[in-house]
Amino acid sequence: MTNHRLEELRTQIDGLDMQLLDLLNRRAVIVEEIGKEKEKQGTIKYDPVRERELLDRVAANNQGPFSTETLQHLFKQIFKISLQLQESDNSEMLLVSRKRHPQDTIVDIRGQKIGDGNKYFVAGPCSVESEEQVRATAREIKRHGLTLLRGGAFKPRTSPYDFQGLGEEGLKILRKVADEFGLSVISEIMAPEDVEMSLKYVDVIQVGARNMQNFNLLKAVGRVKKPVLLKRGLAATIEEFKYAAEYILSQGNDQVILCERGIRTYERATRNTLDITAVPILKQETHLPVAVDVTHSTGRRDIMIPAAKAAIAIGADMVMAEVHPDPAVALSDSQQQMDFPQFDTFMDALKPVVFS
Ligand SMILES: O=C(O)C(=O)C[C@]1(C(=O)O)C=C[C@@H](O)C=C1
Repeated sequence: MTNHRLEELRTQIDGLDMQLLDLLNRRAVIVEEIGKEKEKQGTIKYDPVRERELLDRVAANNQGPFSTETLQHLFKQIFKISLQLQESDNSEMLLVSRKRHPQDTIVDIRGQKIGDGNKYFVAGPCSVESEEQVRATAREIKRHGLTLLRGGAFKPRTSPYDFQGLGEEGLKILRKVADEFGLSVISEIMAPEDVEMSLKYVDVIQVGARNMQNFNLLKAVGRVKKPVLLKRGLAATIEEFKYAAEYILSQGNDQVILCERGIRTYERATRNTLDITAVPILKQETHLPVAVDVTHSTGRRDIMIPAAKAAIAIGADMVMAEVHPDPAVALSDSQQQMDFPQFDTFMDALKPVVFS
């Protein structure tokens, strides 16, 4: 084949490619229209019967030289990307989406503005065990210039025989001690019927990992005017995590902090696997502040400092860690909470990173 002939044929291909490109995009515009129509009608986007009809039509009209199987494979790819187009349009419409709400949402916890570009720390015991225990911890938190005190009063434990928390009594202790030191209280609520009761004690309602898809609880915390710290489920994808937050926002409450706390993988060197890249993905795709729980994700005191530094470096707004006056006798998670000297080392290592 002469070079001239080759160029001539390639020119023909170039023209056809541009027509294909144009046809594919014109098809995509119609697909988007169909997607919006289905949205209005509340019908499911995926329509296998329609796809079968189209594939049969490809078979009936194919004159080669491509085989029918090859062309059907190609068309299946087109259906797949068409569906993705319809779905991504859908996700951009979510209330949590940055596409819909480009500015950062700032969650105001008694004047502490999470998401304003500064870094915040939340610390405290895994479980509230006594007033003395909470007071000793609160004193340490205050000494480090922090303002956010966490503590579990309702404990979602794997075993029903493990310590289940002090319940409302625990919340009372947290409030009393927090007021003595001018701190704010973050505590988990597990049942929708406890949300109302918790309002007089807590400044932030935590929805725990095991309840990330407790939709009634999500709706209940969405109906109140209280910031919510929503933890990622043990095996939740980022998409499922965003939809869980959407439940809260859809009820009117946009004061939501997303908390990455590690996901379950095959790796056993850490308690869970800290999905550090979830932080920038959540920051890009949503407008909500993002926290990282370095205690539950790692389950290891010896790597808490680098994990917290990584969280801050990658863009987290907040770091959460557990501290206990005497972890060895803690009623829950005794292996992973820091004692006070360890907490000093932790804060001393992080202050220069955060406040420089
Ligand atoms: O016809 C539809 O209902 C569409 O949504 C379009 C389309 C396509 O690309 O042809 C896309 C996805 C469906 O599963 C079926 C067909």
